[in-house]
Amino acid sequence: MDANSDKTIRFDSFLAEATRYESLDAKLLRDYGFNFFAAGRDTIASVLTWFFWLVASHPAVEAKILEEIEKVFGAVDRGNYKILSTEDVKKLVYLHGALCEVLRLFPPIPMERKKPIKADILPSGHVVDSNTNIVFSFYGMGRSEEIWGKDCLEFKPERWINEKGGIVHVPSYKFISFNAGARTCLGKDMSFIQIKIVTSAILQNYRVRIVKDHSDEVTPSLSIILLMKHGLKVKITKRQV
Ligand code: HEM
Repeated sequence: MDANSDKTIRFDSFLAEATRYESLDAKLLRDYGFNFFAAGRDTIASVLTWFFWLVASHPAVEAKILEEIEKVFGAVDRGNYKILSTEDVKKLVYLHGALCEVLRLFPPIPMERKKPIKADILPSGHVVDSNTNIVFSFYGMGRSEEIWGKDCLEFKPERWINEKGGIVHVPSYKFISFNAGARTCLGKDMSFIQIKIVTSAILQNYRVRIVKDHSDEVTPSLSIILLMKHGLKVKITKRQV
């Protein structure tokens, strides 16, 4: 971040400022800091990896993303590299839809475990007590026909766009990739902005293609974060026109 700009807050200034509050000790601040880095690094890496895999294997989607960028911001001047701003990327509705599809089909945190602090009855009628582990799968929910319909396994950014060309509002209890309720992700809006800035910059200037024969190897790793087991092998070339 730019230390001279009054529009940005440096992370170290944030920590210095925060220490002025008596209740925040150094250990708590360290844990806050670690939490932000841990929460926002591999999750974003996961989305970017699956995004480029899905977009490269759906050329029609890639064409529509580029068409939208050009429609909103005019023809790309490839000699004059431009990074879109936070406000700019809010105008990219189709790209937003594509990202929601990536997050639905490949949620970076594929499953969660929760434990009630006391006995309760879930809305489903299940009785739980403080020894019950409740495991739920965001991955499974994102691919559930009951929730998303017959085309649940298709990568279809259009499902997020309404007839007026705006974003369809989907409640977070349905689009669960950032969790919902009290423990919802604090970095949700920031993630969309960050990913849109990065993907639009790369797509405008580079063509990303999957290395031949690598497609068969693309599979998720069995881990806390849904990374690609063998990584994503791509060939990157500069877009000419
Ligand atoms: C696409 C990227 C991301 C996804 C899919 C994601 C997903 C999630 C999920 C599922 C949770 C809930 C965990 C739980 O139930 O305990 C969570 C929590 C959280 N996330 Fe994210 N996250 C993303 C990016 C980020 C970023 C960039 C930040 C901040 C830099 C961030 C900060 C947090 C924090 C602080 C929490 C804890 C909230 C709380 O427990 O009160 N996340 N995230």
